[in-house]
Amino acid sequence: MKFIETDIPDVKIIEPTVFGDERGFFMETFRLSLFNEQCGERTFVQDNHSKSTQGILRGLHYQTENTQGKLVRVVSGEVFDVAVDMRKDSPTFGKWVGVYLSEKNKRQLWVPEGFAHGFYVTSESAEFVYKCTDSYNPNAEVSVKWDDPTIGIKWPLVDCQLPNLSAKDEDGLSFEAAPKF
Ligand SMILES: Cc1cn([C@H]2C[C@H](O)[C@@H](COP(=O)(O)OP(=O)(O)O[C@H]3O[C@@H](C)C(=O)[C@@H](O)[C@H]3O)O2)c(=O)[nH]c1=O
Repeated sequence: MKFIETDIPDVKIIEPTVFGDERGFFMETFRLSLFNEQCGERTFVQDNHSKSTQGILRGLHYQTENTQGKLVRVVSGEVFDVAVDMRKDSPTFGKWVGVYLSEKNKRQLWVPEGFAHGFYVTSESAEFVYKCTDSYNPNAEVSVKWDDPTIGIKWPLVDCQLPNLSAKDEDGLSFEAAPKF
């Protein structure tokens, strides 16, 4: 299992060692001791799984209470996954990183507490699986607009089509208006 730096030091790509054989493959997807050593001590309390079709964009989400760190991966298809630093005292405040996560590359992304997170589905469909360090709290949820110009995320939009969003994400806040950590 390899931990790879991104342009935002607290956000890490995790690449598993994949053991292929005539039956298929085996890989470790999470090992607490390695995770704690590389990303800092955490306890994960909730696992989530969603499925989306091509062109769906979920995000950019975070919670102001029960703030969640998220360890995310794709088990079917491909997404472009993004983390935005919402920590006002951070040297990378307002910066974003985007990484393709797919069934094929088997990469994971560690998105720590204090980041907004979202993803865009580039394959026909994608199943997205993630572990969270705190529980869902709908009363503390924030959605930041996916195309906020201050953040300026370069989404790899399929056929230049606008993404499909939930009603909540259509009404997302601007980066400026969104609460910070
Ligand atoms: C996130 C979540 C949703 N739900 C319910 C609420 C709602 O009825 C339904 C769908 O919820 P949402 O529309 O918020 O799902 P979704 O847009 O997939 O929300 C997720 O987006 C990605 C980008 C994240 O980073 C996650 O933390 C989470 O915010 O599932 C839970 O019961 N528990 C949860 O932890």
